[in-house]
Amino acid sequence: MIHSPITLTHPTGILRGSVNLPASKSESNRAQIINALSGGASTLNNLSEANDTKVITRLLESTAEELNAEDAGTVMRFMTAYLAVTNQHKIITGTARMQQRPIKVLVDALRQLGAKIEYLGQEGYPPLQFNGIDRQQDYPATLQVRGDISSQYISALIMVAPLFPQGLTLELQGKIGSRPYILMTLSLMKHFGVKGTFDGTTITIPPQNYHVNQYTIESDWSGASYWYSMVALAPEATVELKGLRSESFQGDSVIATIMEHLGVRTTYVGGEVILTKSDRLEPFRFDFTDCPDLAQTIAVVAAAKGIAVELTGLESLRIKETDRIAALQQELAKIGGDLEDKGEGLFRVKPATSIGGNPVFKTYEDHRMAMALAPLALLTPVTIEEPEVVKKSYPGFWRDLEQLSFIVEKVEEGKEE
Ligand SMILES: O=C(O)C1=C[C@@H](OP(=O)(O)O)[C@@H](O)[C@H](O)C1
Ligand SMILES: C=C(OP(=O)(O)O)C(=O)O
Repeated sequence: MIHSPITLTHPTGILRGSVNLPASKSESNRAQIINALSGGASTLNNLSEANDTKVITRLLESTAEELNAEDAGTVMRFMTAYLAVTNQHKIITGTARMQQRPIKVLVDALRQLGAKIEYLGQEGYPPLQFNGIDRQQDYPATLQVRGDISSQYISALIMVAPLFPQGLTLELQGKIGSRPYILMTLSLMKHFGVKGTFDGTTITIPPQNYHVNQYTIESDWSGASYWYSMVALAPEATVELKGLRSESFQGDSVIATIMEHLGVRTTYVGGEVILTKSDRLEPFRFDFTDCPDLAQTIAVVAAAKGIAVELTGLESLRIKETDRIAALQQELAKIGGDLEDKGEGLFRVKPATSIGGNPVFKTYEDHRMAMALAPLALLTPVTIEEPEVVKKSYPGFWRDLEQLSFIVEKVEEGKEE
C-alpha cells in the first residue's frame, strides 16, 4: 500500500498490453448479501479484491456489536436492510464522510416495515442502532420511495423484499438515478431464483426463497473506464481488458459508447475487450443520471483533449465519497481547465489550457479522483496525493499502470511541491 504521494510518468506515451481488471464491487456486494439471505451455500467466483467487498464479507461474518462500513456506500445501505430484516441488535457506523451521506429514505422505509432503528448521531445519517424488527405488525406491502437520492436504498430494499410474507412493492417517486444499478440487483436476484417485475416506476417482488446457485462476478466496467481514458490520451495504444462481457449487468459498460466520441474504439473478442484509437473526436452532451461514476473520467479526458463536453445528471455527485463537482473544479483548474456550472443542471468542460509542469492533484478520499486524474501522466508528469484511496474499488491500479510501463515513484517526504 502506498501512503506517500506518488509521481507518475510514462516514458513513451505508447500503451500496449493487457490488464486483469478487478471484479465489480457492485456485483460482489449484491451477490454476498443475496448469498447471506439464502443460507450462504452458493458459490461466488471472482469476488472483488476491492476494500468495499472485503468490508461486506467481514461484516456479514462478524459477531461484533458494532460494525464499521468504512466509506462503502453499498455496504452501509445493503447492511442496513440486512440487519433490519434479520432482526439484529447492532450498531453500524462508518467514516466521517459516511456520517454525512444520507440514509433517511432507507431508514424510513424499513421503519414502516417494522424495523426499530435509531439514529445515534445526526438525524437522517449514520451511525444507526438496530433494535430488532416487529414481525407481527401488519406492515404496508406497498411503499413509496424516493428515487432521486441514491438507488442503493432501492437495491437494499428489493434484496430483502422476498423475505416478507406478502413480498413488497416499491413505487419509486421522482427522478430515478442510477437505474442500471437497480436492474443489476434484479438480474442478480433472478439468477438466484427470485423473480420480480419493474415497469419503470413500480417494482414488485412477491414472497419467495432465494435458490443456491453459482455466479462468476464480471470485471469492473467502472475500473475499465480509466483504461479508456488512457487510450484516449495516449498517442498510440492497444489495450486488452480481461473479464468483461458485452452483455453486462453493469450500466457503466456504456463507457464504450461514450468514449467513441473521444477517439476510443471497443472490440469484443471472447471474454476480452480490446481498446484501440480512432480519429473520431467531437463535442457532445451526455446525461450521467444512469452512470454517475463515469462523470469524473469523462470530465478529465474531455478537458485534456480540449473538447467542450456538456454533462447533465450530476446531482448525486455532491453526496458521494466527496463533493465530486467541487473536487473536479479544484483539480481541473491546475491544468487550466474547469467544469463550469451553467445552471439548471448543465455543466460544461472548459478545455485545459496549461497541461504541463508537474501538477499535484488532491484526491479528497475519493478513489475516482485518483484514477480519473492519473491518465494525465501520459501528457505530463503528475503527482497524486493519498494514492492508497484506490483500494476502495481497484487496489491493484498502480501495479497495473506499472505493467503498462508507467513509472510510479513515491515522492520523498518534504520534496513534494
Ligand atoms: O448500487 C451500487 O452498486 C452503486 C450505485 C451508485 O450509487 P447511487 O445509487 O447512490 O448513485 C454508484 O454511484 C455506486 O458506486 C455503486
Ligand atoms: C459512489 C461510489 O461508491 P459507494 O456509493 O458505494 O460508496 C463509487 O464507487 O464511486
